[in-house]
Amino acid sequence: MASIFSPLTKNIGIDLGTSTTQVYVEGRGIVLSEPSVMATDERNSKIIAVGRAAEDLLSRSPETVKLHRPLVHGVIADYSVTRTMLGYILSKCVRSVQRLRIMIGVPSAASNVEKRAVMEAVYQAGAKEAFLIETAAAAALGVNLPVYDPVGNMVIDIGGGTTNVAMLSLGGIVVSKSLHLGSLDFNAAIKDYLRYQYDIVTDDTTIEEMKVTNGSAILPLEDRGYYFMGRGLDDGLQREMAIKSSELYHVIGKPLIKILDLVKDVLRETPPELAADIMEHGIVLTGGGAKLKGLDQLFTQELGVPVMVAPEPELAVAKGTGIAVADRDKLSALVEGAQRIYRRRF
Ligand SMILES: Nc1ncnc2c1ncn2[C@@H]1O[C@H](COP(=O)(O)OP(=O)(O)OP(=O)(O)O)[C@@H](O)[C@H]1O
Repeated sequence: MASIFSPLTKNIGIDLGTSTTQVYVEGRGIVLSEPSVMATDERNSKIIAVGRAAEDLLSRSPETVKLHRPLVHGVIADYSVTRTMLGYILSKCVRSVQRLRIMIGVPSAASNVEKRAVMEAVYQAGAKEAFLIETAAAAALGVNLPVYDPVGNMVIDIGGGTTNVAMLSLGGIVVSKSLHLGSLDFNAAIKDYLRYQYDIVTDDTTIEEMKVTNGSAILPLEDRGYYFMGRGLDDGLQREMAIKSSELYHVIGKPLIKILDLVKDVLRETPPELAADIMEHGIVLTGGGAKLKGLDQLFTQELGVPVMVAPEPELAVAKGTGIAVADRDKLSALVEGAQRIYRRRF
């Protein structure tokens, strides 16, 4: 359907993520990638920073700064923070928020209420037209899979708080599933392990760093130690300790099994002729969680299908939303549901 809006309307794609929000502007590419956080002053509730600046503030003046994370497991947990954060982010990306057409990714398991909350937040932030697309479908577009061809294309997107898996063919989704579990759950598992195994607590930044530098989805050949400072729960004193990569492998393995089960469920529901395409062409891993060391090897072993990590996997969804907003008429099978339910004219 032709748009009623001016040809000057700007096409924007947004990956509103649990950990990171990325914005794609047509003709410019990804223009913003910032942590999904907002900081307010505890004394007067005023917004003092958004994104990376908000995270940085917390380390400098923690007693007066309150951090808000608008999304939990890919779902809006605080509507007004989401709306404010989106408005702020958009104003950083474009000169005027007057004429924006926005495509935004949502997990396949998002309820109509959750989708409506996203759409409302996007409209409140200034959009004149807004559309939704399933996260995994956006990821497939973002890594240029031939989703229009009569072949099976499979994507696994592992974000901070959600995992989205989809099988696409002929411009539509054949099977898709999502789970409220992502790479931040690896951090939670590590935190629990340190507490129960060693009586040690440490900050979130340290846990993230140990996962990124020493975490692994497969048993590491070299069992390196990651040294960090933690506080003993028994005496409250700071001490240095090390966690081995083999320990991280075992700890991360527990939430990873749930992701593998989700992928197997999608494969079970996939028609045999499309499954044969997957055997030949493989599965693509996207999302920041795809960067976990050895993840492609683990999935290849466990699924018996070639699995590869996309280049710049954390950007796939944002790029895909940018492609989808420009090609929205051609992609009506992927964005149609959102249009039918939510499209509004101002
Ligand atoms: N090397 C790595 N190993 C494991 N996880 C990683 C690595 N690098 C980044 N990550 C994780 O990637 C996540 C961010 O990825 P991404 O931006 O795709 O998620 P998101 O869009 O914010 O979340 P969601 O889609 O679940 O709402 C963070 O939780 C981060 O810990």
